[in-house]
Amino acid sequence: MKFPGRRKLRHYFPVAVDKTSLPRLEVQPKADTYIAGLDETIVDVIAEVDGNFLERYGIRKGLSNLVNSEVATAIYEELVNHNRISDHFAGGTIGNTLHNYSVLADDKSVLLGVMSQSIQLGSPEYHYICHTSSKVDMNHLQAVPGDIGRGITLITEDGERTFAIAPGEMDELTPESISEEIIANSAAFVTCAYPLRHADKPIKSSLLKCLDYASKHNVPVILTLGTRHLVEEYREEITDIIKRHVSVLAMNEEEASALTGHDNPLLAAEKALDWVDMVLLTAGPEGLYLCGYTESLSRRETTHPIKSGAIADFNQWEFSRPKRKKDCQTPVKVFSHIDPYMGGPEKIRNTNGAGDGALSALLHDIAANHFHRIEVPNSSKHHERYLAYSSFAQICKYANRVSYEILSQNSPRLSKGLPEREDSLEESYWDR
Ligand SMILES: Nc1ncnc2c1ncn2[C@@H]1O[C@H](COP(=O)(O)OP(=O)(O)OP(=O)(O)O)[C@@H](O)[C@H]1O
Ligand SMILES: O=c1[nH]cnc2c1ncn2[C@@H]1O[C@H](CO)[C@@H](O)[C@H]1O
Repeated sequence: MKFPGRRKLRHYFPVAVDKTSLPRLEVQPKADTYIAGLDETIVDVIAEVDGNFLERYGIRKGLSNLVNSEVATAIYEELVNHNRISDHFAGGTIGNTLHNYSVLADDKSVLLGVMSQSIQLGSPEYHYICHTSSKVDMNHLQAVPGDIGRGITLITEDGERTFAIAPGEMDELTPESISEEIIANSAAFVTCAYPLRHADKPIKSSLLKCLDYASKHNVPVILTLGTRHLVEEYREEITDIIKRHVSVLAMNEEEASALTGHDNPLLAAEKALDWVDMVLLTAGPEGLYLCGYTESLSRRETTHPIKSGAIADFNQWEFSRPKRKKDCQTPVKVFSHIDPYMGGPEKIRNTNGAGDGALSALLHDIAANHFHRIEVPNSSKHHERYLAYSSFAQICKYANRVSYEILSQNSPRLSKGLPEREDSLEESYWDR
């Protein structure tokens, strides 16, 4: 486990202890720190199109649209005939998040989903496996006879991405493939709302089973909402799942508005805090918000300039560490916000996965806390039970930095961790 960000030495973090046995790639639930995630396994097929292309196929811009196999074939053929396909990337919102987590933390994660039982060289499934970190344990994937999902990723002139998803057999994951031991020992369980739109498929009951296991074993559940129209369509069901199981909710402004009825991100986050312990709300060029709870007695005041919006002085306590509401005697709400790192990259190559990137940084901080609590239980960092290792403000910086990295590249997955020395960062960016 790498440390989440560069720090002064006064923070003891046992990362360099030699292991007595050879490392094993397969997760050992009782010995390893890892996060687990359930996803619809998808390969992103990238193509540049104009707005008219989307209209012709009735595809809603900026959203994830499900298409049947005839429409998928027609789109695919047109793209091939006009030489529009530029790349294949491993995708899936949780697949991306787990991969990025494993790259950032230099540690293990477990992917739950399906994979084709026979894979041909150069096929989309082959791309998926090749472009997934070796630290993502894929031994728990369930084999299926057919294809995994194809996410035709249509990039328009403005850099916006729109998905046409051809599901293949991505939703055939059965509850029997879910291991209680894997969920029970994970530092966090992360999933998305997408499987809810496949009520007639086994993946939905598999997802609910994972949520039950996580709740039973007090493992924090992190849910990312996926896309706005999914939230609009399944709002009641999603809200019910959030209230019953979710600890950390990740969403962008549009999804937040569809869920809570508030367009204002602070008000949307405040509303969601009635249901969950923490909210990560990404707001594109407006940066991101991280909101949650801390203990009133141990809250810490920010030294950053005070910000006001729909909530006055909202970032006053952003130097506090996040706690689950149930672990606070007197919970107080904390709000933190950060503008895009360096104002955003000079050229945004592709916005695909920027939000997933921010979430993987947050997951790294949560898992680092879990790891540190096990390795150094007497540390003053654990006198109280916290959800994450760093303060709200610090996690914002980290999440923001990772999003920037994703925006400056084509793929939603990091090819390497953040630079060890951040020359362009003021030192205070990391060591506060
Ligand atoms: N146009 C932009 N300029 C500067 N920074 C941006 C821009 N768009 C996104 N970002 C950065 O990336 C983060 C995440 O972006 P965004 O809100 O678009 O995520 P998202 O819609 O959840 O993305 P995805 O679903 O593709 O993962 C933002 O919080 C911000 O830091
Ligand atoms: O229906 C879906 N299920 C799972 N993942 C999806 C779906 N639609 C889009 N993405 C994934 O979201 C990532 C960017 O956030 C993309 O990589 C894409 O594969």
